[in-house]
Parts: sequence; structure tokens; C-alpha cells
Amino acid sequence: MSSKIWTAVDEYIVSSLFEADPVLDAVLKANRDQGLPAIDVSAAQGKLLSLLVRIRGARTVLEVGTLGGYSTIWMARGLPADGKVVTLELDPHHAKVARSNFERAGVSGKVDLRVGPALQSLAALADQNAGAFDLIFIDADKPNNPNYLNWAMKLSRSGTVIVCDNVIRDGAVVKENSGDANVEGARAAFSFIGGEKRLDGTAIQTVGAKGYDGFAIAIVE
Ligand SMILES: C[S@@+](CC[C@H](N)C(=O)[O-])C[C@H]1O[C@@H](n2cnc3c(N)ncnc32)[C@H](O)[C@@H]1O
Repeated sequence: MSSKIWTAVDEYIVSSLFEADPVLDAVLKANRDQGLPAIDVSAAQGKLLSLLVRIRGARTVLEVGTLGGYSTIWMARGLPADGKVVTLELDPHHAKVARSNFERAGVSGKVDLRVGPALQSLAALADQNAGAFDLIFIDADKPNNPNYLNWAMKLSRSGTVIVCDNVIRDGAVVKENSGDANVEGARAAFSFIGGEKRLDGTAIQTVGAKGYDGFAIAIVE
């Protein structure tokens, strides 16, 4: 089974279930034209995030790792009119592209984009009593996964849903001492979720246009 068929099935999912979406197509085009790496979530994954926001009845979302705002837009679309996504991005160029994408998608009023190292932005959010968030999506530098999960616990309440992306990594997650900091970050996410009594979680392996990976999902008890 090759990644070609995974991509074809992703295209089938999108063409069967989604309306044509020139805005999101333009967002992805802008991201590539502006030199951002193609590490946005897939359309099927973005829709899942949007559905999770709706299923949770979330009004407030925290995202760690904006890139060009593709996943942010999907989640913003799942929120009610007065809902808010706070999204954190290190790279000023990514943030600039994301801002113009939020305008393009008509979600600027729902998005609070904060530029800088996420650990600093998270500390500032805690100082400002900005939590508790209803859903938290962690998708930034993977070695910091346990630090982000630690902040997520502080910025959550009972019922908060936490999603952590890229935790399977072509199956390398099962390797101890892989020497790969991203794999170690994925394993650290599992250790954190498994070791935190207030979290009840699982992880789902996925294949698709983005290859073989997966996400962890947990709820705060
Ligand atoms: C995988 S991309 C995010 C993709 C985005 N969630 C999407 O699906 O459209 C990861 C992003 O995290 C950002 N990032 C990396 N380290 C960071 C840090 N320490 N603080 C904040 N953002 C960081 C990167 O610049 C990159 O834009």
C-alpha cells in the first residue's frame, strides 16, 4: 500500500464530503507561494478539528503552532460568532502570511495571533488569566510537546479537549532512543498523557496526503 493511494483516498474524502472551497485553496496557495513548508494539516484533518470544536461546543480554542493559519481557519469556522482562537507562532513571516489568510477567510475577528516563542506566549496567557480554553491544539516544535501539555493543563478546565499532532511519525514512535528529537517529543507526549491522572486519552494512527502519522486526543477530567 503506497502513499499514492492514501493521497487518492484523501482526495476522494474531500470531493465526496466537502463543498468546493476556493478560500481554503487560496490559503494553501498563499502558504506555498510565500515559501512556508507544506506542513499544514490536510483538509480531512482540518475538517476533523472543525468538527471537534463543534462537538465540544467550544467557544475558546488555543492553538500552538499557526504556520499560515490553515488549521486555525478550520477551527475558527467551527466556533460560534463570538468564539475565539488564540494561536501562537514563533516565525514573524509565518505570522504575516497567516494574518493575511485570516483576512482572506473572513475570520480575523475571531483570531488572536500572538507572535513569539510559544512558551513565553503561554506564560503571558496564564498571567492574563486568558484560560480556560475549551479545546487546545498542539502542533509546533515537537520536542516541546511535554512543556506545551503542561501549559495546556494550566490553561484548561474539566472537559477541555487536547489534541496533539504528529505523534506517530511513520511508526518511529515505538523506537526507544531513536536519536530523533521529534520522535522523542512524540514519546514524551505519550508519557505525559499516560502519566497525568487528570487526562483520559488515546491516539489514532492515520495515513493520507500527509503520509503515515497520527494524533493524540485527550480530555481533561
Ligand atoms: C506544523 S506547523 C503548524 C501547522 C498549522 N497548525 C496548520 O496545520 O496549518 C508548526 C509551526 O510551529 C511554529 N513553531 C515552531 N517552534 C515554535 C515555538 N517555539 N513557538 C511558537 N511556534 C513555533 C513553526 O514556525 C510552524 O509555523
